[in-house]
Amino acid sequence: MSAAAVKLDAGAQGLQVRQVGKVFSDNGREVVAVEGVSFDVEPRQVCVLLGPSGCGKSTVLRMMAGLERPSSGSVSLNGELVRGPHRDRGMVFQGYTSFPWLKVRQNVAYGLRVNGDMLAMQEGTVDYFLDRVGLSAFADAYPHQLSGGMRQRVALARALANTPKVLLMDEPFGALDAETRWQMQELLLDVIRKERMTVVMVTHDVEEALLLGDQIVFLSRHPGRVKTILHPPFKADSEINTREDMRAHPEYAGMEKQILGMMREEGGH
Ligand SMILES: Nc1ncnc2c1ncn2[C@@H]1O[C@H](COP(=O)(O)OP(=O)(O)OP(=O)(O)O)[C@@H](O)[C@H]1O
Repeated sequence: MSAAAVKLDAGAQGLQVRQVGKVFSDNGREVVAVEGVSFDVEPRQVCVLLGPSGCGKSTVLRMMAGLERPSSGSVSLNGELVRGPHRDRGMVFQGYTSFPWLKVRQNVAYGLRVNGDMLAMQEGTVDYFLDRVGLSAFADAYPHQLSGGMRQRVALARALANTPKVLLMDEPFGALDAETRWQMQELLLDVIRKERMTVVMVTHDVEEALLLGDQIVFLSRHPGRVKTILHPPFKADSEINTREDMRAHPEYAGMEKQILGMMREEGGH
């Protein structure tokens, strides 16, 4: 195993979300986006935030990232209060966030340069993660020469190269077509299993949640509260590597039905 892989695994930490609430002020009107949300993310676990549109998934993730302050309650990383953004919590967003004037390799190295890592370590780390996301052959390409899925792989490699203690992803595949989205989900499944990272991910795609999550926190809406917490068995099952494998599993149909039923109750589907 390479040094980079050891670092992600050993550095993985858990998050504690305690009675978190968020009230936004919208033109003088108070909007209670989320209320009394509590859950734990264990180290090396993938936690998916799922629920209907507008239920507060992104708001909860942004508070975990330190990009929003909770109005009540707290978010902690290994028991230490989250007070703002930090490289311990790497973030991947929906849009293609590469720098168009930098080559793929330089895009992946960008965070390392900002954080002042040494050149030698930079190169090994960048190559390692380019390989992980299958982009070694495109290291010297520019983002505009890549497909949408490949650009999102650059964003993933960049977040990983910073060896975060937790990887936070907000609808990372939301802008991709269905086929590329599935390829990316299977690639991410492979990467998170090998690297054994802690991941929190927002999605409204039920199959994505079931394939990738060790834990699914389902939020109800207006305001967002934890409706239920599920523990799908698929990510931990090394026999399951594709969507077809998951669909053939005896527990899949029942779990999907349960979640779609909750989506319907919440008026999301
Ligand atoms: N900066 C803001 N100012 C005012 N209201 C906000 C702000 N950010 C979010 N909200 C409101 O908070 C609620 C939750 O929004 P949020 O984006 O977290 O939901 P979501 O579940 O991620 O939605 P989607 O799945 O559609 O992306 C919504 O009612 C939204 O309008």
